[in-house]
Amino acid sequence: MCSADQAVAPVTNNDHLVQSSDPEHPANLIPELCRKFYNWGWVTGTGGGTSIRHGDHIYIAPSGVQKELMKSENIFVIQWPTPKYPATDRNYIRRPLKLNPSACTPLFLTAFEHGAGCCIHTHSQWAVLVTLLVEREKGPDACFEISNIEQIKGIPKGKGKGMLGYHDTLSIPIIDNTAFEEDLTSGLEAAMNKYPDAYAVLVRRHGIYVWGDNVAKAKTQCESLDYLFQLAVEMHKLGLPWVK
Ligand SMILES: CSCCC(=O)C(=O)COP(=O)(O)O
Ligand SMILES: [Zn+2]
Repeated sequence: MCSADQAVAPVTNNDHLVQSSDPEHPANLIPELCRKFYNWGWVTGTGGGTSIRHGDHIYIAPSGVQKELMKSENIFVIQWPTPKYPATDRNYIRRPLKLNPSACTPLFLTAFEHGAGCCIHTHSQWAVLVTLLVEREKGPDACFEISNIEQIKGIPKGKGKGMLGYHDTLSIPIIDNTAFEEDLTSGLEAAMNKYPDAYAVLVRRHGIYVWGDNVAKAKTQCESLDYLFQLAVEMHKLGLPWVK
């Protein structure tokens, strides 16, 4: 016996959410950005990635894949807002078969809870080196600080406060690494609460999380920071101070 009431609803994986001819659509933009980030040494060896909020949908890349080869059909979608814990119970409305969502997902969601439109995680060697130099010089509750460099103007002072000026000091908090990426979440959240104006958090011996109001801002802020970290490493080699 099979009545209309008993009929099973057709299973849908909401493929339409990742099918768009618009190159600016998150399902197209994430693979495109990851290709760029791979070429810049930001997401080498499957580590790192990016996530975008698009209205009430969060677009998430798969975990442990060659990020430069990712396709739009590999992208996960979460309905936003989503329950906070546990990670497996998020409102996934699209899950590609045979893939797992990025281990960075709870960290990306933390950035979205703080109003971000895009969050980028890199394993840039410049970011890692800076955390090592600060570790050597300042101990556990460290911040990376630099002033009087033109590129500092590429970083916001805080939400609605404009950009840092040439004479301002840029401070990026540094949190300790953990054995598993998802266990960084509480440290990231604590750093965001302690430094509400920050748009980035360095992870010791690991990399950096950078977020922005939208994709362009997150990307350009991440580029500015990477430039400043590389410069800081070179300055350190020459014995030049980061803060005047
Ligand atoms: C060699 S990558 C180790 C895990 C990591 O740090 C990371 O960023 C992994 O991200 P994924 O999106 O691949 O889960
Ligand atoms: Zn990582």
